[in-house]
Amino acid sequence: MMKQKLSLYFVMGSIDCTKDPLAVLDEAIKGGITMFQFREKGKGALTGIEKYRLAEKLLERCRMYNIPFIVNDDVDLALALQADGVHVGQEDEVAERVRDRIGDKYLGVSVHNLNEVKKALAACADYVGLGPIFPTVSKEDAKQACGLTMIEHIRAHEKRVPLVAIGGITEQTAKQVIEAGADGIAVISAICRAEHIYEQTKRLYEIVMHAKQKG
Ligand SMILES: Cc1ncsc1CCOP(=O)(O)O
Ligand SMILES: C=C1C=NC(C)=NC1=N
Repeated sequence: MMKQKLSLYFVMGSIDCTKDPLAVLDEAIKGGITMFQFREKGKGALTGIEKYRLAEKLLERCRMYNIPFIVNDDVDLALALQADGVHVGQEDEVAERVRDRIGDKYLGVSVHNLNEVKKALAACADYVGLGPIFPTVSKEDAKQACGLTMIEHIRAHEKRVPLVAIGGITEQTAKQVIEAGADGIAVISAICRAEHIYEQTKRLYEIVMHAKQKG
């Protein structure tokens, strides 16, 4: 279940979009995304009621198409919206505390190495987000890219952990990311910056699902 949901994980906020975020999400959903994360962060990101209103609209779309709606960092917003889960970084609220606050909603934790994966599992995370795999333009304070070998290393030690890879992943690299052992890819720009979002999402979906079948 979790591993299926992680297949094509669209992460987005208003500043990542070159047009109306709702239209972007609509096309991405039609293209086959399997999970969505509202990540309203960075220069020019919405705050307060505007952030809440946008989240509500995006959540409604995900509900319509039965796509899990995950909120990045903002646990209060996730609870207020009755979102399907939260995704927290290493710096954010300690994962254990978040788990207490959200009950059995999805809990995703960002990780960069095997040690952080073990800590996330100890905090009852449902999945880990490993990255950045490749250099990324979508996160200012991204750590050093860890490459495909980190996926292989973690998979060699933690066979079962639901793991989605993130960071600079494109249609050219998606297949290798799955073959390295990830259960899915999480992307911002590969979808947000596409000329034709529906077609690009569909291509990513087909590449990932084909690579997962061969796995
Ligand atoms: C949120 C996040 N965490 C690690 S890299 C990244 C940004 C991924 O964006 P892109 O898919 O455009 O490289
Ligand atoms: C940093 C992140 C890592 N992984 C995922 C899935 N989302 C994030 N925001």
